Amino acid sequence: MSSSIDPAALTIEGLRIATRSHTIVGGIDLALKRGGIHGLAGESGSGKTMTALAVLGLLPGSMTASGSIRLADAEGPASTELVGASRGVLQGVRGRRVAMVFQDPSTSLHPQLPVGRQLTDHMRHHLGLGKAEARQKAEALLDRVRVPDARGALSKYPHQFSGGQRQRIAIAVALACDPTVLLADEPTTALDVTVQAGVLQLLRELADGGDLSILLVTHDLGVMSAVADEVTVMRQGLVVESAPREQLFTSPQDDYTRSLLAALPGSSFEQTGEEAR
Ligand SMILES: Nc1ncnc2c1ncn2[C@@H]1O[C@H](COP(=O)(O)OP(=O)(O)OP(=O)(O)O)[C@@H](O)[C@H]1O
Repeated sequence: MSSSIDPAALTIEGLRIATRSHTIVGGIDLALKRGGIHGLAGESGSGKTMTALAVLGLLPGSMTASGSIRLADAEGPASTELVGASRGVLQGVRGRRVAMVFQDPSTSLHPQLPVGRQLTDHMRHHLGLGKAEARQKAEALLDRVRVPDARGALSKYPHQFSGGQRQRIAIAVALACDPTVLLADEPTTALDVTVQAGVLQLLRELADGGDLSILLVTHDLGVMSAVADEVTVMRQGLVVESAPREQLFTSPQDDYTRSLLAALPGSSFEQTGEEAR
């Protein structure tokens, strides 16, 4: 067996998520390449969010997962199996090796704590940094996500920022402990189009740094076309198509993918067959 480093930061194989009575995700495969952005697209209810939550072992209590989700070590060929992992293993992964940002940044930000504290608390608790070192790192992080006047921003509260800046701060909080994987669930859906573009550009820059791989969950294929390296399209809990972005946007193989593309403004794809009805 080769001991070379795994090209995938996260490998999902045969993931099945089910309640007692329903199959939510029916056995999907997905490989998130290191330093890449992998888009997970599909209509509402297709199982995108549950797939992301399964990575963190945060599915609703009524659901169980089976199959495999392997998180590669940052260095070396070893990996951690997350499906069926113990609480201890999952606690060591959540927020540290895999972080998540949501549509609404308020979900990850405490309204009554200054931004600096929210960043440094994480770093001091998880990374054991001293106060001054954590503050320095917090300022550098805010700079990295392009929050203006990073030093001044440390003492401000979330409500003192615009929606786009709040999402950048939520991304900074997610990155505080240097995760290798970021799960971004509709991170730009609540933002104005112009602000959206800036946040997407930021995700692209973070991935291009090479140490972070991003699973970008969104129903919006327009967002995918802007930043994803590869796109997996889900429908009713199954993968209908998975391809590099160029290929998916220029020669989609599946009717459902074609119908999603046809719905994009300025699209040259025509809806066909059952999808057009
Ligand atoms: N707590 C829950 N208990 C039972 N079923 C749920 C629960 N939460 C979600 N579901 C179901 O799981 C399925 C997949 O939901 P999921 O949120 O993953 O879809 P999605 O593709 O992310 O869509 P959306 O973009 O609307 O969030 C849906 O049919 C939904 O109704």
